Amino acid sequence: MDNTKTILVTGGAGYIGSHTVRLLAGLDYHIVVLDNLVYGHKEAIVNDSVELVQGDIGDEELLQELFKKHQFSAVLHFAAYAYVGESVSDPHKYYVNNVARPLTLLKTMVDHQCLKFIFSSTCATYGNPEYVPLDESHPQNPVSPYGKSKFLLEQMIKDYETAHGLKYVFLRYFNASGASEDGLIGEDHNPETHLIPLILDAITGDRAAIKVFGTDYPTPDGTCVRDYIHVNDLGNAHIKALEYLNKGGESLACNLGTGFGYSVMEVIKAAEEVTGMPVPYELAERRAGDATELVANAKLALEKLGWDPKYKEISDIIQTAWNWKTGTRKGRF
Ligand SMILES: NC(=O)c1ccc[n+]([C@@H]2O[C@H](COP(=O)([O-])OP(=O)(O)OC[C@H]3O[C@@H](n4cnc5c(N)ncnc54)[C@H](O)[C@@H]3O)[C@@H](O)[C@H]2O)c1
Ligand SMILES: O=c1ccn([C@@H]2O[C@H](COP(=O)(O)OP(=O)(O)O[C@H]3O[C@H](CO)[C@@H](O)[C@H](O)[C@H]3O)[C@@H](O)[C@H]2O)c(=O)[nH]1
Repeated sequence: MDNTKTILVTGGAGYIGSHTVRLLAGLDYHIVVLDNLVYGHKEAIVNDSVELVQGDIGDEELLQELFKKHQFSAVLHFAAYAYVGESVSDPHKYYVNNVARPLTLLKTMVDHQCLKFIFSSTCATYGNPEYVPLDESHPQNPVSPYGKSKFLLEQMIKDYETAHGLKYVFLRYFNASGASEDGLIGEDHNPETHLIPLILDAITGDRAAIKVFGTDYPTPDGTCVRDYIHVNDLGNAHIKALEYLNKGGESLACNLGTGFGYSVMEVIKAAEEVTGMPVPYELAERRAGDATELVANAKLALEKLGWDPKYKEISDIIQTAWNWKTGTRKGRF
């Protein structure tokens, strides 16, 4: 096998990781997933060729064993905790898991001369936008401990480049959403905090009415605007980033979004159109820490990686989430 095709995927049993793993497995990559299954699901890994190792990225002994056994050419690092609100009340949990534990992973990579790293970063590293759409040169002033944890790891990774020649791509996702088109895998977080799955749960009666957090934002309809990016478009960006590093590309940070913003009310309306059913919702107070508008300028990803997202319409993204919600697993692993 081509020696650039053996890769380690941390957090590969999670939402975005599992979709990426499925895409990579379809391209004949040899994939080892390392996931402690604290939030992930083993059933989310649907390709028999993928090896799932249940374990922690901070377990040095396990990592040494894995890197001795496999000649990894690159690591895709999805493993992290990602609840913004929880990070405010329990910052320790976030700094340990998202900053400290990855250092064991980075050290093991350097020990074994595996020097390509693709990191799941976030638009939350920018903090409150000074302008939109956000490009990569927007100042990074993260507000939440979650955003800070991702920003800190970005800074540390840069030092591994200087010292050890590690090459990286930071992929700063905007709002991951949707599911596989065939409805086989999708988003199943527990607890779920993301808008689209909550809306679909409210439609089917699996949850109470959705709360619209804040109606007095300076946007056309008063609700927050986000850039929803399909999970398989994120997965494809990882494949492009891998190919870019394999071709000797320089380290890079790039945004992943569609460049289109949709308000909370627009997402609700689109979900009603896709499903043909009403969304029970109530207007509520603002949620602490929400920025008014987060929309990506993702031109750099097109220019450097040749990445152009397929899903640009929110209704197409919601349709895939609805396929998952109404498919064989009914939206749950
Ligand atoms: N979902 C989004 O909108 C979004 C946006 C920006 C960035 N991100 C980032 O993308 C990545 C994936 O997000 P997701 O929504 O798929 O989250 P997820 O919780 O579904 O997936 C993360 C996976 O990592 C695993 N994990 C966590 N800590 C681990 C550890 N110490 N060792 C081994 N495994 C561990 C979990 O069990 C889970 O399977 C995260 O790094 C997140 O911060 C997500
Ligand atoms: O019950 C709900 C849930 C959400 N919202 C609103 O919907 C929008 C989207 O919220 P959510 O789906 O929770 O995503 P974000 O808070 O934008 O954060 C996500 O997207 C960020 C990047 O934008 C990532 O960094 C985070 O990890 C990820 O949780 C926001 O305006 C929320 O206020 C509601 O009105 N009601």
